[in-house]
Amino acid sequence: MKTIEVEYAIIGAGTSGLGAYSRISRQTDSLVMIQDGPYGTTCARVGCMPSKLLITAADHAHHLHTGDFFGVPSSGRVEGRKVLERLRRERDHRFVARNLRYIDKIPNHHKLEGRARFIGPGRLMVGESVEVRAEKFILACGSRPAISEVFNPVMSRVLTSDTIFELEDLPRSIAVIGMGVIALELGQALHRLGVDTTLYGRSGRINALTHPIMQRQALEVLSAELDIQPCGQVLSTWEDAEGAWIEYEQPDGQRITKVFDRILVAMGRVSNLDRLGLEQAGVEITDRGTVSFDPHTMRCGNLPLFIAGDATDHLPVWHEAYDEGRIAADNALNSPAPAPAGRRPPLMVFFTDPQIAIIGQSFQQLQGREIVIGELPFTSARHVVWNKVQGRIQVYLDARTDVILGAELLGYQAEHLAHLLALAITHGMTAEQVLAMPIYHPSAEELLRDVLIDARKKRKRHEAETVSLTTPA
Ligand SMILES: Cc1cc2nc3c(=O)[nH]c(=O)nc-3n(C[C@H](O)[C@H](O)[C@H](O)COP(=O)(O)OP(=O)(O)OC[C@H]3O[C@@H](n4cnc5c(N)ncnc54)[C@H](O)[C@@H]3O)c2cc1C
Ligand SMILES: NC(=O)c1ccc[n+]([C@@H]2O[C@H](COP(=O)([O-])OP(=O)(O)OC[C@H]3O[C@@H](n4cnc5c(N)ncnc54)[C@H](O)[C@@H]3O)[C@@H](O)[C@H]2O)c1
Repeated sequence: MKTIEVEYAIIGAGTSGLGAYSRISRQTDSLVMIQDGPYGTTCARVGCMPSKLLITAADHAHHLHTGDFFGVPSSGRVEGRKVLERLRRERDHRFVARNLRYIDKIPNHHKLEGRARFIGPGRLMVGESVEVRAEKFILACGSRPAISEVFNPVMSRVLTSDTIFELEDLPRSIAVIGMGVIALELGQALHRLGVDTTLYGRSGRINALTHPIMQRQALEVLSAELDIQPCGQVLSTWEDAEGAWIEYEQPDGQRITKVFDRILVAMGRVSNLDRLGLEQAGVEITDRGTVSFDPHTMRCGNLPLFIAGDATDHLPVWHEAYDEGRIAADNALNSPAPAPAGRRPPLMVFFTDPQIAIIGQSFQQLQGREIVIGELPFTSARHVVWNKVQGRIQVYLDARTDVILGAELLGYQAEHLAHLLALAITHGMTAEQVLAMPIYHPSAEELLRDVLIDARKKRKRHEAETVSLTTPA
C-alpha cells in the first residue's frame, strides 16, 4: 500500500478536471489528478467532436439528395467504412492528440491512474493499492450513458455514444432510444448516411424547447424527415437471428414490434458521483444522484469538496465544464474565503438540421413575468436562397424595459443567431440597442432584425393596452 499526501486531489482528467489542474498547478506542486480510463476527454473521444464529424459527413450525403433542386444533381454513395475511418482519423489526430500532448507535459508525480473512491473524509483509495490523502478535492468525474434494464436481453447489439464511433461499418438499421440532443443529432446523421433509423421517444416532446409552439414545430419538422415514434414506452426487447427486437407501446395501447441491427440508447446520462463513495466523506447525495453545491463557487456545502462539469448534472455542456473547472479550482485555492464567480447566460445548441438553440431564460422560466414575444418563421431572404425555410424564432423581451431575456430558435444554422443573442443577453442589451447595429443584406442576421421589429410592435401595443387599463376613465 502506497500513501500520497497532497493539498489538492482532482478526480477526473476531462475538460473540467484539466481546467482545474491548469489553475491549481500554477499555484502549488502539492496536487494530484486521478484519471480512470483513457485520457483525451469525453468531448474529444466520444462526445462533441466525433458527433460533429459524423454530422458533417451526413450533411454531405444529404446534399447528394438535395442537389437536384438547384439543378446540380449528384450521383454518389455513402461508404460507411470510409465515413467511420475518416471520423476516427480526424478525431484521433486532431482533437484527442491535442489533449494527449497536454497530458504528456504534466509531470508524472501530478498524475495517477485508476478509479478513485472515498474511504473517509479527506481519504481516497485509487485502485487497490494507493491511498491519497488530500485537504481539498475537485470532483470532476463526469457522467456516463444511462441504460435501462429493459435492454439487458439485447446488450450485444446495444450501442451508446461511448461505443458507436468505434463501429467498423454503418449498421443497416438502428433504433434510437430517446428524443434528446444525442438521439436527434446522431439519429438524423445516421438516417442521412443511409441507415434505416427509427427514433423512440418517451414524453412526445423535445424538452429543450419550452414554448409549446416551438416544441410542436420542432417535432413536425424533424418528423417530416425522420421516422419518429415520439411518445410511448419500450416494453421489452429480445434477440434472434434477425437482430434485436423492440416492443414499444404507444399511449393508446397500440404496440409496435420491429427488428434492428443495432440499438443506440440515448436516454440521458448519469453522474459518475454515485461511484465515488461520497457517503464515506460525509456527503449527502440528492434524489437525482448528485450533490448540492453553490454554482458561483462550485463548493459542496461547507465541505472541502468542489464539483465541476457533467458530474453536477446541471448545464452538462462543454463551455460550462470549462468554466466550472476553473471556478472550482479558484475557490479551492481561496478556501475558506469564497471567490464567487458570475455565470454566463445559458446557451445550448442542437446540431441537427434545422438546428435548435436556447439562449438565456426559456419561455417556461419566464412564466409569471411581463414579457413580449417577437416571433417569426425562420425565413430571411438568405434562408430562401438556401432553400432552408423551416423553423421559427422566438425572442423574449421584458415588456417594460425592452431588455432581451431569452430566445428559442429552430432553424438552419441557428447557432450564429443564437450567439448574437447570447452576446446581447450577456451585456443586458435592449432590442433597440441591437437594432442600432448595421445588418448586411441579404444575410441570415436580417431575421434577427425582423424578429426584434416584430417585438417592438408588440411592445408598443402592450404599452398602449397597459396605459388604457391603468388610466382612469
Ligand atoms: C455524444 C456527445 C456529444 C456532445 N456534444 C456536445 C457539443 O456539441 N457541445 C457541447 O457543449 N457539449 C457536448 N457534449 C457534452 C460535453 O462533452 C461535456 O459537457 C463535457 O465533455 C464534460 O466534461 P467533464 O470534464 O465534466 O467530464 P469528462 O470529460 O467526462 O471527464 C471526466 C473524467 O473523469 C473520469 N472519472 C470518472 N470517475 C472517476 C473516478 N472515480 N476516478 C477517476 N476518474 C474518474 C472519467 O473516466 C472521465 O475521463 C456532448 C456529450 C456527448 C456524450
Ligand atoms: N449539441 C450539444 O451541446 C450536445 C450534444 C450531445 C450531447 N450533449 C450533452 O449530453 C447530455 C446527454 O444527452 P442525451 O441526449 O443522452 O440526454 P437528454 O437528457 O438530452 O435526452 C434524453 C432523452 O431520453 C428520453 N428518455 C429517457 N428515458 C427514456 C426511455 N426509457 N425511453 C425513451 N426515451 C427515454 C428523454 O425523454 C429525453 O428525450 C445532454 O444533456 C447534453 O448536455 C450536448
